[in-house]
Amino acid sequence: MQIHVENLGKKFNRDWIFRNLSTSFSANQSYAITGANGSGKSTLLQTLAGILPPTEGKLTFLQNQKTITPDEFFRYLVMATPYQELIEEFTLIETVTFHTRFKPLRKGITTKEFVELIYLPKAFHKPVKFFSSGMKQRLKLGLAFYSDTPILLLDEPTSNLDKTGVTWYNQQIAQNLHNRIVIICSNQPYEYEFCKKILHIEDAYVNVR
Ligand SMILES: Nc1ncnc2c1ncn2[C@@H]1O[C@H](COP(=O)(O)OP(=O)(O)OP(=O)(O)O)[C@@H](O)[C@H]1O
Repeated sequence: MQIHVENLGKKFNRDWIFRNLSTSFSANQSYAITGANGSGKSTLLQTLAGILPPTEGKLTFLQNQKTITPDEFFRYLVMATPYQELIEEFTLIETVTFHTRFKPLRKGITTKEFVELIYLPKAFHKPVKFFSSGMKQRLKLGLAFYSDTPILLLDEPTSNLDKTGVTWYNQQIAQNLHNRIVIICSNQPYEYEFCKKILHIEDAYVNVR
């Protein structure tokens, strides 16, 4: 899997959020998008995901040298972000069943094993509306880690997690990088220290290093 970006730019109203970004994202590589609050990290992530249309430039998705059309691209990625809502009326098991109709879990992982991996076996039949914010975050991250997709996109992955949750995040991410493009928006180095490439946004310029 590859994502190619040519002269990508996004503006809201008259303000350019980022501009002139040309780079590539490849499987088995992890990338961090960094920058101050409001610098455009989430906007860039959502543009790369095909959720926000770019204002200028070109985004190409390739799987085994074949181009994937933009309306098919969502099938190849999974995202966990603070602005993504869970369905509050669903129980944990209903949430997992619903999610996996569209994005199955990786081969060999049962629903029962999945809820153990996210440390929520006691909440199997609990409605999500009664989950704490940390429980919701573990559920979102778990669905992202264990869905069988070649692209994993995370925004502020440890928000709402306590110290144990952060340790859990670091263990889980290390086990779920293989064969994937992983892109993480963050201002917390402990969330992305394993990333070999950094895209730092400042004044609408993206410095790739
Ligand atoms: N839909 C929108 N319409 C207009 N402006 C927007 C929209 N979404 C975001 N912005 C603006 O774009 C800029 C970048 O926002 P973005 O959320 O991408 O930043 P961020 O780096 O992810 O911030 P944070 O670290 O606080 O999460 C901000 O000035 C924000 O107000």
